[in-house]
Amino acid sequence: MILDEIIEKTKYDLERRKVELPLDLLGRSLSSNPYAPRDVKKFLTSTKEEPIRIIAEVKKASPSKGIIKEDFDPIAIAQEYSANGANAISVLTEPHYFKGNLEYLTQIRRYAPTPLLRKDFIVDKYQIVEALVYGADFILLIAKALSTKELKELYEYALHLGLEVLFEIHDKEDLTKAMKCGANIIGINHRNLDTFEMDMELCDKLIPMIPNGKIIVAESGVSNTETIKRLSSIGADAFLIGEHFMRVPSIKEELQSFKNALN
Ligand SMILES: O=C(O)c1ccccc1NCC(=O)[C@H](O)[C@H](O)COP(=O)(O)O
Repeated sequence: MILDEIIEKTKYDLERRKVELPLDLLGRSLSSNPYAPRDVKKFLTSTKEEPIRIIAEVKKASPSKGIIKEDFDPIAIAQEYSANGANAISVLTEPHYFKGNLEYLTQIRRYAPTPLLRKDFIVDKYQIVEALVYGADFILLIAKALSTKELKELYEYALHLGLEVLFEIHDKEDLTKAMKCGANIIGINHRNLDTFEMDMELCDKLIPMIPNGKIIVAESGVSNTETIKRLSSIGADAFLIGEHFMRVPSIKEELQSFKNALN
């Protein structure tokens, strides 16, 4: 099971980082932290004026596809996203399977003004403090990877530090967990993280079960305006898109056409 494997590796790495820099020392750098988290909900809630919100992902590799982008320049990609209307940028920080890096958050925060998601496999408060120290505005919590108790603890800790949380779900059980935690931003991932199978109909099944007033993000496998129009019409506020942007000849053209899909 790939998700279990990633989580196991994440925990192993985490224990080593905690020995190198214990939480109290990591936390001390927060007093001089120049990166106050921004109001992510404002950026992701669709409005009449701006109905399509895009979270554009900086993604070099993935477990399902291997290396996606050889000539990978995270700052240049993030700047292009910012300049062309991305509402948030998802920065993969997991190093083994996604070839990500925590440092990308800080580098991008310096050069691009758009809010940043730390996209990783968060299982511990330590990673939430890291997210804040390195410049993220929100973090991902994957319902499938954690118990309701763990999710609730991590969710409350993130909010306490001023970070918002994108709660990722893939089925009804995950949604129940998210609701028990009081989640406000719900990401419906079309991809099954164990089998990599895509279910592009998943939003049709899950959105009707989500109470009004939540921000809904459609995640993975989005690559055309037809999908965006359809998912927007059934209630998706925002779209998390990675691989497609990494492969197109012009991020600018593609991002702008997605943002204008309803015009
Ligand atoms: O992308 C994968 O192969 C993957 C495998 C196992 C766990 C997570 C995985 N991806 C993380 C993501 O959620 C996506 O990077 C994100 O939703 C964007 O998806 P896409 O537009 O399909 O690149």
